[in-house]
Amino acid sequence: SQPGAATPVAAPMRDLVWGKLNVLHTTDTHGWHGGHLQESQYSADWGDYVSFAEHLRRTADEQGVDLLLVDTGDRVEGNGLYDASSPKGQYYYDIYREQHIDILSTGNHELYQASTADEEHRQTVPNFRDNYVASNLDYIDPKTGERSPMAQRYRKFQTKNQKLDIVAFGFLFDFTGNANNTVVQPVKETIQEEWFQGAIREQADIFVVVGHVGVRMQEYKDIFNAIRKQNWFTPIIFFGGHVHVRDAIAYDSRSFAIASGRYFETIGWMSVNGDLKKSKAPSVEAALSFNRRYIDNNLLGLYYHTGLNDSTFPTEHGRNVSTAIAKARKELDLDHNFGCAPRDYWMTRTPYPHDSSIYTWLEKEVLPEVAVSPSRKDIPRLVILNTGAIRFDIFKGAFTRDTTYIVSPFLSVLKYIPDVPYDVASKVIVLLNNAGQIMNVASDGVPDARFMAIPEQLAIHESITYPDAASLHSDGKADSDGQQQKPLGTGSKDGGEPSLVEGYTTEDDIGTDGDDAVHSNINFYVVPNCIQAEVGFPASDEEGGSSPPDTVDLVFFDFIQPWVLLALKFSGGEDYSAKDIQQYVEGTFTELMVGWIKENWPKDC
Ligand SMILES: Nc1ccn([C@@H]2O[C@H](COP(=O)(O)O)[C@@H](O)[C@H]2O)c(=O)n1
Repeated sequence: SQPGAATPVAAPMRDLVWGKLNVLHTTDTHGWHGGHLQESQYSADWGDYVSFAEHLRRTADEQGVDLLLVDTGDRVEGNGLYDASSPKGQYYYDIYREQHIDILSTGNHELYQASTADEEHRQTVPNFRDNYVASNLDYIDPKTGERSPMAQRYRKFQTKNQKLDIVAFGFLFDFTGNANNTVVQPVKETIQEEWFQGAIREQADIFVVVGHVGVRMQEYKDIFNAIRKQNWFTPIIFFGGHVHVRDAIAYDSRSFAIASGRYFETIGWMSVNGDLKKSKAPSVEAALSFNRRYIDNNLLGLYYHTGLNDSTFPTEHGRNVSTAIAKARKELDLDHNFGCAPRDYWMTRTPYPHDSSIYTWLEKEVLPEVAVSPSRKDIPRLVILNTGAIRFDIFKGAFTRDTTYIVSPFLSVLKYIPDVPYDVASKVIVLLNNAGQIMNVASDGVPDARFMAIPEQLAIHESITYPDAASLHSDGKADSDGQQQKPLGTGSKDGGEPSLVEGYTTEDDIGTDGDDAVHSNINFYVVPNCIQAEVGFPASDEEGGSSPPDTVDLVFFDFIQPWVLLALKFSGGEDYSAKDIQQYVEGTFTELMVGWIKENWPKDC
């Protein structure tokens, strides 16, 4: 782990179940390769993962079984280690490549900005030349304009120990928000292609599908059906991402899919047992068993699974990678403190609105002061932020350069439409938050309205709350010890058994025993797609009432422009179009937010 990272804490553990084929899975790491320095439960880093994989590979060799590593994209955007350099990713590419990964694919975050896609093509694809798979993604060369596959369409190889024939695919969901130097082919079209139809007819002991696709999304069901139609008995395993949750599902008795969370909090584990080698199998229908484990990225857990300790666990290679990360973090000055958060601010651990909701803080404190255009400062405005623009909680204590990108990594700017009649503008937020029921977004070519919210809500549609969840005290105030996780053994509920550490308590289709560490529950409150701040409105009169202005400036994050224009159509503003939209203030929202923190939070914690 990194210097200064929270000391890992122990928890009761569940073992890894080994099979003939075993797979470690990372997804949606979003630049968190230095680990979670403020959270004891997830503070191991990419170097520790390199050591972990080295030990497990040795175990696999000793047992004569196989271990593969896979990664399903969204490796960038979301942490200072990637975002704080100029150009972005100056250190990340060389750190990431140090892990040996057998099959990897692209996420949507590698494609939002043309420059990110260029670097993916220029660096990560060649760094993993034989292993990178791009089944439905093309890249357009900026010099020649030539369009070609981002990487090989599929990968066929044999495993090291059992010589299992693997046919592997690498997909991205039907993403439409990519910059114009890539082309994402809809999955339904890809599976009709001649090359795909040929690939699923290859001799395979097992098909492995890695993809930046939620395991319950239609795209994966379509791929499963296409492979299964051609291969009645061959096992098919899927590794999914994008939705930021831990999840597992079996599409039938000879297939299995897992999703392994987000932000390098989780290392997914899947094992397949049974007679996998077709030529050796007495019957192609012989029973298979699948196991999954969601490994917390916690050094103590990694020691536990390898039977090692702090002196025997780090390998030379792993240690070197941790050192390279520490050097990069230092050069990027990621610990530089911009101000001290007076309390924790949660995204989903508290309801919105709430004093400790990050969205309430933005609505009441930040947006009113940063959404100010020098030339229009006297004009009342409605300022709309999509909740998905915020990516992580703020913990009490130092808000650093690293925290800046952890909370707000995107290059989003505030746009506006001037002088919109109030009765039209005020309906927009209602429509954005109830879009599914009111606006037929898909038919207007506007993406699914759920993309405005945080990715977790693609999977979680209703709040999940527990009577014993401990993120809030009974007086409604957030815990104020500055850490999300409370160390095991530091306290007990009633002076008896030590309290469990708060963390994932996953329930998937297989059951409730997926997490490697036993945790206490954390609440998850569903948040709206968007929140709105009313800024510069006339002050209330003595009776507490005031009449709204006739017109307002409608200010919003550029990311939600397509939905805002559609909502305006439905609320009587059908004449508005992209031509009416201008930038409202200079600078990205991230810069504006940090400016606010520097001004408003004390320097000394
Ligand atoms: N400029 C942007 C880009 C993305 N978002 C939000 O992120 C979501 C996608 O996140 P994944 O990690 O699942 O790819 C997207 O749906 C938006 O909510 C944003 O707000 N601004």
